Amino acid sequence: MSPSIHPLIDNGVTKGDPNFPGGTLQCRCPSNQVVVALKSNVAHNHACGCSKCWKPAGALFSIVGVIPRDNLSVEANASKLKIVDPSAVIQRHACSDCGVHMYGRIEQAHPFHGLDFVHAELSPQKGWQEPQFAGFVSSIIEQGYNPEGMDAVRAKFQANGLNTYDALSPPLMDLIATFTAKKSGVKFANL
Ligand SMILES: N[C@@H](CCC(=O)N[C@@H](CS)C(=O)NCC(=O)O)C(=O)O
Ligand SMILES: [Zn+2]
Ligand SMILES: [Zn+2]
Repeated sequence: MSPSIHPLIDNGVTKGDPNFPGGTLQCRCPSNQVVVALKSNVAHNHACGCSKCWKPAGALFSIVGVIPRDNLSVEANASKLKIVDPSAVIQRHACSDCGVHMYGRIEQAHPFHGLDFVHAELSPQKGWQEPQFAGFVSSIIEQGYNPEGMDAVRAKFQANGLNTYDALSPPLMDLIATFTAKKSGVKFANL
């Protein structure tokens, strides 16, 4: 049997609408939901296998994308939000009743500062950017996934057109390294 990665991967990836204008995210509480409004589509949407990103019950991976923080606002029940791990780089704001992560924000100097991390599957609207790649794939082993099953996990992503990485995709790793180089005053050599 093929491993259950995430419903948005297992059932075949549906392409998003490139002109999608954004929408709302809702937590999973039966009433008094936390509501977050997003004024644009997400970017760099991807599957993340790390232990910190929120995933729906039974899923091995989270699906997470980014949006400029100015495009995100909490519209209802903000008082229910709590930061999961205040010492983490990404401050994940979760509903204290249902546990869903509504957004993650970086407050320190960081290559992704200014971008919030969100889970578009919490939205009733359709058309969000589809997952583009899988990151932190090997991290699922740390959460108890049998290492012998890793070939099947990577094969399933590949079969759905998603490349797999054990950190982030090459363009995002280059962005992080560029930030680090500039911060330390490195001068790039001419090609
Ligand atoms: N192997 C670790 C990887 C954790 C990790 O580095 N996660 C990445 C992807 S979300 C990250 O940028 N974390 C920063 C943070 O969680 O604040 C785990 O699974 O916990
Ligand atoms: Zn909730
Ligand atoms: Zn993650």
